Amino acid sequence: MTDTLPPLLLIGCGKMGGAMLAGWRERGLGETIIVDPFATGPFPGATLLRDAAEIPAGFAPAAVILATKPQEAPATLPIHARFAGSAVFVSIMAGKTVAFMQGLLGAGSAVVRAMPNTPAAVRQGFTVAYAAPGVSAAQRALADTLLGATGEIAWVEEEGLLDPVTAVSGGGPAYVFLLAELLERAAVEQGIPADLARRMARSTVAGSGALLAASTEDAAQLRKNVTSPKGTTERALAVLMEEKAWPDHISRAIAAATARSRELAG
Ligand SMILES: NC(=O)C1=CN([C@@H]2O[C@H](COP(=O)(O)OP(=O)(O)OC[C@H]3O[C@@H](n4cnc5c(N)ncnc54)[C@H](O)[C@@H]3O)[C@@H](O)[C@H]2O)C=CC1
Ligand SMILES: O=C(O)[C@@H]1CCC=N1
Repeated sequence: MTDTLPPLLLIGCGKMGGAMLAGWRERGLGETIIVDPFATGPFPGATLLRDAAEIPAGFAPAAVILATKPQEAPATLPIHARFAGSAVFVSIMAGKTVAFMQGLLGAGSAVVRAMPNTPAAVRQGFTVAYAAPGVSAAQRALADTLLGATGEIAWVEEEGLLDPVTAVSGGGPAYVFLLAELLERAAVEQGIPADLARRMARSTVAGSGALLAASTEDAAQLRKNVTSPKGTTERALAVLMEEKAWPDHISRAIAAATARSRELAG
């Protein structure tokens, strides 16, 4: 897409908001205003305001992207209700439901609830989105362009799926980074020098991700491809794949994060 994006209003420009903004810049920013009291920038091509009260009177965003922490929603959303007549609100806030946001923005306001992840920063994100009734086809197409600017996007028709999605793909990069941390630590425990341990752990996780991305084989088959019968990997997997080890831990971790997303709803 080469057309310039329509006017955008980004509320909160931290890690996720900033990553999305970078993706939009590649698509060609139109008039873009950021409201963030603390962000440092610079944000080329966009205007950073410290307070929503400074938004120029004539500014008419086609989309308002809500990218503050969920806990900031009650303080940050109501002032933007005036855009509800024409703008689509695209929220990436964990847990916050459409009903909760419409309670602050006005009943019937056009809301898309989405969950991206931080690989968005390198345009390899994965976003799942839900469009509430009342979002027009053109507004959904705009949301698709904005959310798809940082990687893959999938749309779901059931809002409740956003809670487990938040647990799996929203938080997923953290679990992968934890794996890199733990591999590095275990390498050092086995006597590998710290700088080599760090390089090995990072490269192994990154390279495995790249292989997975490039392959059409199931993850399970890629795992089997590493595992020689009676070899070394088999010994490690016997520890990790014990029912009370990773299978149980990952299930419980995802269930805990899903429950937390539901708690953040209201
Ligand atoms: N970090 C992640 O991996 C993901 C985060 N999210 C969601 O994205 C949202 C933002 O998360 P992060 O970017 O990680 O947090 P962050 O802390 O990096 O960014 C939040 C930004 O909001 C700004 N802010 C605080 N009060 C504000 C106000 N009153 N008005 C406008 N801006 C204000 C902060 O200055 C900060 O720049 C959260 O709701 C989170 O649930 C969604 C997917 C993944
Ligand atoms: O931890 C969180 O609440 C957010 C949502 C998914 C990733 N970070």
